[in-house]
Amino acid sequence: MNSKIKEKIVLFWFRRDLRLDDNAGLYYALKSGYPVLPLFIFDKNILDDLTNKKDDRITFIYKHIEDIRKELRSHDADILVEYGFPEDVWKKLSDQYDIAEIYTNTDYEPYATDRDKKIFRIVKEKGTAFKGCKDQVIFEKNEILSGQGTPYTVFTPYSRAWREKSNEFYLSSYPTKKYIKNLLKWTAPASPTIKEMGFEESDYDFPSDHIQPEKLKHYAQERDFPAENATSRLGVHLRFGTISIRELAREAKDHSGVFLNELIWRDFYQQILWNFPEVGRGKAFRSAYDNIKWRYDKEDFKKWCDGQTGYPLVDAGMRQLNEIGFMHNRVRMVTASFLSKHLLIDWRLGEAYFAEKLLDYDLAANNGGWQWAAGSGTDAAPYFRIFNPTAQAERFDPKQEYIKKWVPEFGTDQYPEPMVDHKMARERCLKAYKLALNADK
Ligand SMILES: Cc1cc2nc3c(=O)[nH]c(=O)nc-3n(C[C@H](O)[C@H](O)[C@H](O)COP(=O)(O)OP(=O)(O)OC[C@H]3O[C@@H](n4cnc5c(N)ncnc54)[C@H](O)[C@@H]3O)c2cc1C
Repeated sequence: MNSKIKEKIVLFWFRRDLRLDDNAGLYYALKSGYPVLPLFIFDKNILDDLTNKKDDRITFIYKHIEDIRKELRSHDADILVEYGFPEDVWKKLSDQYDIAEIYTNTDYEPYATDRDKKIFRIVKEKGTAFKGCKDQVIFEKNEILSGQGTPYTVFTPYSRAWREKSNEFYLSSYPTKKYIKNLLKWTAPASPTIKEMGFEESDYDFPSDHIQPEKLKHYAQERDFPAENATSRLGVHLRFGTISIRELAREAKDHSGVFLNELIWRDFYQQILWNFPEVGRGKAFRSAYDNIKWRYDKEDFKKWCDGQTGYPLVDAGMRQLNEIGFMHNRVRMVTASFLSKHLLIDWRLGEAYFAEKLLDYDLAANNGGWQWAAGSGTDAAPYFRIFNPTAQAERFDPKQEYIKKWVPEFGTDQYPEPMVDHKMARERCLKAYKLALNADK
């Protein structure tokens, strides 16, 4: 038993919700009637899998926890930061403290749901309730169903239903800070440092956590042009919950229907992952696409990863990703299509590469985006949508500003020839996809 804390407490476990404002789980914890002890666990299951020890996401999380700590300290409260396997941490905490209830915000990824089930069983032995709140989406799980009571698998009708249902009840904020006085007054033991967890601190200049209404006004016209700085760059903040989706959705509703549509895509893929968790475990949404005979060509895959395909828009995108952990949405579509269709390489390899590199990596959106590009996903458009990377470049980077920024040697003899012929690649792809789909009939 911790000598300093003898009273019965409630724990609030921060995960993908690193903010004090408008935080649903924290709000309910603070209203529980018990003093609240906030907790964050640097999860060894996740950290041990990261091969890049300079991973910027660790610093991003670390900095936001330190910001939270600073604010909590101004209320004589603190945050407990643990480094370990969540099951071990929870066994220890259950022995150490007299915990009435645990509050969290629900995380819909398969790893997280399995983990939470285990923790639920561990703390139940001590009679402690484990509660999940909805915080990272506007609509979760089965909140939006078709007339037949089944999950939507096509975006357009889902988005229509989403817009109809998204009234003030769903979009209003939780006044979390109003109850901040209900935090446990204490001082936490020192947190592990980034170095102690085996990582290096990064000096990444993280994007801001808000978007100017002015930018939203031009979003619809400019968002498809990668040379423009026209998108929000809020992905990483939404991923780790350093901004509230409710606040952002209200802003989008007021200023840009097109931007709101993108946030609906985010909810859409989250509910796909929840209702069809096998997509997060490596299965094609349409199983026939698992019959495709992929080329597992290591050299070709490496050229794609390194941005050396000889197709400048593809190469610019991959180099942007490798250098800054971000890639513009239009270019994500083109590079993903190029890997899965022009190179006929298993989209799961590309998905894993993006997962390692993207600062805003999110399983639901990344898997949704990859399956969309590979043709195996929810979208009804079949395999014949094969982006022509040259035509895409002419249309969306007509002055080659984006290309020249990321591929400075473009136009010189240092730049490689196209690694595959577009026409040949297109025919090869159509043949392989047709074979796979016919095999399923
Ligand atoms: C192959 C592929 C992989 C992708 N991987 C991811 C990923 O790992 N994480 C991720 O957040 N998005 C992913 N996307 C979707 C989209 O490309 C990014 O959300 C967007 O580029 C992030 O930049 P932004 O924040 O400036 O976006 P904005 O255009 O400003 O959009 C605002 C927010 O809306 C959400 N959003 C926008 N488009 C989509 C979409 N198509 N699907 C789901 N949510 C969307 C994101 O949360 C984004 O931050 C992927 C798309 C493709 C085609």
